[in-house]
Amino acid sequence: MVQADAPAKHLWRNPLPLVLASKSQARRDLLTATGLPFECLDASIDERAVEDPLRRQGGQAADIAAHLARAKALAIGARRPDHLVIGADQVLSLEGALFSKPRDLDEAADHLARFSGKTHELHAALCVTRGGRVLFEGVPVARMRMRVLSPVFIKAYIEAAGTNALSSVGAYQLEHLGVHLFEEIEGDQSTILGLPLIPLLAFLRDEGSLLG
Ligand SMILES: Nc1nc2c(ncn2[C@@H]2O[C@H](COP(=O)(O)OP(=O)(O)OP(=O)(O)O)[C@@H](O)[C@H]2O)c(=O)[nH]1
Repeated sequence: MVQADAPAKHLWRNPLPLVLASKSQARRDLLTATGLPFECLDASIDERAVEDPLRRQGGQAADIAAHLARAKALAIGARRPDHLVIGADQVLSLEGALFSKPRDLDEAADHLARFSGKTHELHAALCVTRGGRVLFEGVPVARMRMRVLSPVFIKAYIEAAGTNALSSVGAYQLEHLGVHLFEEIEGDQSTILGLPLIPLLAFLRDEGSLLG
C-alpha cells in the first residue's frame, strides 16, 4: 500500500516512495503525519532469534534495539533494493532489566507494578538502508518517570486499556490512557511512540530525498 496522495509529496525529491518495514500502527501513523509518500511492508523477522543471543551476551538495550531495527530494514530491503527502507525497534530498560511487549494483561499489570514510582528508558532505534547498505542509524532515548501506581489503579487502568496495553513495549499508549501514568517525561513524542521523526527527517534532508 503506497500513500498515493501524500500531502507533502511536493517536498519529496526521490522518484521512489519510502518503505516502512513495520506492522506497527503507531509507526504507520507517525510516518503518515509527515505527509511523505511511503509503502508499508511487515518485516516479519523472528525478533527473539535476534534478541535472545544478544541478551545472553549481556547486550544493552540500545544495542539490541539497533540490531532489530537493522534486521527489519535489511529484510525488507531485499524486496525493495532501490528504495530507502526504514526499520525501527523499541526496547524498554528499567535499572538494567530489559522489557519487551507484555504477552498478556497479567504481564502488563506486572510490568506497570514494576515501573511504578520509577524512571524507565525507552530506546527507540531507527535504521535506514538502501540496496543492502545501512545509510543511517540512531537510538534516541526517552526517560519516563512513572508516578506511584496503586494496585487498585493498575487493575482499573488495565481494564480500561484492554488489549491496547499489549501493543506497546511499556504496556501503555502515551497518546491515549497512558498519559495517566506519568509524573514527568523527557524525550520527543515520536521517540516514545516508536519512530524518531526528527533524526529521520534530518537524514532524509541530508541525503537529498527530502527538500531541505
Ligand atoms: N500507540 C503507541 N504505541 C507505542 C507507544 N510506545 C511504544 N509503542 C509501540 O510499541 C511497539 C514496540 O514494539 P516493537 O517490537 O518495537 O515493534 P512492533 O510493534 O513489533 O512492530 P514492528 O515495527 O513491525 O516490529 C511499537 O509498535 C511502538 O510503536 C505509545 O506510547 N503509543
